[in-house]
Amino acid sequence: MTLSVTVLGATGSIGVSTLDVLARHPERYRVFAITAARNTARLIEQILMFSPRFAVLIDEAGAAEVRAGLPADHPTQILVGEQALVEVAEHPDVDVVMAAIVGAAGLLPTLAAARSGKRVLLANKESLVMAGPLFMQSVRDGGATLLPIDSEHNAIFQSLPANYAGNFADSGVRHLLLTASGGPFRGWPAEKLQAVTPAQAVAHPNWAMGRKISVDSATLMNKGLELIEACFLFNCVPDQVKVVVHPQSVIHSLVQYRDGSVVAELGQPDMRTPIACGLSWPERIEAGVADLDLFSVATLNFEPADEQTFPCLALARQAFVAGGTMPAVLNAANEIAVEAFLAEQIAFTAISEVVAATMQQHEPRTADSLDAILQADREARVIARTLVAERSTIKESIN
Ligand SMILES: NC(=O)C1=CN([C@@H]2O[C@H](COP(=O)(O)OP(=O)(O)OC[C@H]3O[C@@H](n4cnc5c(N)ncnc54)[C@H](OP(=O)(O)O)[C@@H]3O)[C@@H](O)[C@H]2O)C=CC1
Ligand SMILES: CC(=O)[C@@H](O)[C@H](O)COP(=O)(O)O
Ligand SMILES: [Mn+2]
Repeated sequence: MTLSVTVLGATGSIGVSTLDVLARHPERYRVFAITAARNTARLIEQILMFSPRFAVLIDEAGAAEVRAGLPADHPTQILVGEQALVEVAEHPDVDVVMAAIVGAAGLLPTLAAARSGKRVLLANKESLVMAGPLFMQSVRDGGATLLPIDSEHNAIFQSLPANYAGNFADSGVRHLLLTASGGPFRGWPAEKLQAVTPAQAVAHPNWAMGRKISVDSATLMNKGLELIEACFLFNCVPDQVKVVVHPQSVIHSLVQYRDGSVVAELGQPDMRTPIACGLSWPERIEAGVADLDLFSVATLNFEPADEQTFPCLALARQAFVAGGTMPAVLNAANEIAVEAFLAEQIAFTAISEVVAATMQQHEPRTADSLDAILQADREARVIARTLVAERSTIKESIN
């Protein structure tokens, strides 16, 4: 049977890798819909290559560019807007949804895919951080199959027993070992971080990724978001997730069992592996990834995370413990701060300051509805923007 796949965020790093894997298996998968925000040139190429039934843009200007770039009789229908993203995620003809929009913008369509019982390939960790309990309940209510694509969580998924039912004790699991590369500034002293540039921050040592997640890796917020992601996915608490800095990113994460066994997944730092795993699980398909050569890897190193120099990891832990709307606030403040850093409005070190100060101004509320979560997200963005303005390194010109 050919499975029908929607790729949310098709023009991004994960989206492109997903289409690469899908193109290797035309007999198994057909592309139903692809979506983009700004990269109309890449979307046009993808439409011409895959002829999906739908392509979705976030605004009319983008849609007009794409229509103009296609032959007049091209069969792909171009749709626009947030509701269209939801429609292609929950469409009855869709079997699989790759959730690879970056940030909070991914929440609604990813939730729609969960509620409508799809095989949900979750790369968009921010949606789970924002709405963890609601999202996991939607997966259960909708009868969806949730497969983690984030490399660490995919590794943990592969290292847990196949019948893992959300209880460490029943499966003999002692704790999870979540690996972190340490990012481009691993080992740097705090004073040196003040002046780092966006170009330095997005230069991840091992993985080629989008700009936002690359900055998150550099601040260790990525590991913080992943800690929360692991707690929701595997039904555990932060004390049961130990972060281990492993600069080579060859071990993608591990599970420590009570009998002393440690089960891990290793591989090349290439997202086509977890993507192929999610697409075909429990089968295994070709992903275009070279075999791991342990002789050329030769050495694997491990060290603790430097949570003093990189406070975002501890902030994420605090957000999970505070619960309710606090993880959504952490995420929203981080998105605003990272955007401001990438626009060279604030220093790298101001990212954690903005997140911490936004969290301090928020009294967590219950996050039992989408409205409550979206309201907290909006409030946090307002606070974070004010904090960004206070820290702005862009000086008014003096005449
Ligand atoms: N890259 C990686 O290796 C990994 C990524 N992830 C997660 O996967 C997700 C995607 O990451 P990545 O592929 O690196 O990100 P990219 O920035 O490369 O791609 C993001 C995608 O989302 C689209 N997009 C951006 N803003 C909006 C919006 N407001 N509405 C709709 N679509 C939008 C972009 O469109 P356009 O390009 O057209 O503007 C693009 O297709 C993130 O949540 C990230 O944390 C997790 C693990 C690894
Ligand atoms: C590929 C992937 O899953 C990223 O989230 C990666 O883990 C980032 O690396 P670090 O956050 O460990 O630097
Ligand atoms: Mn990851």
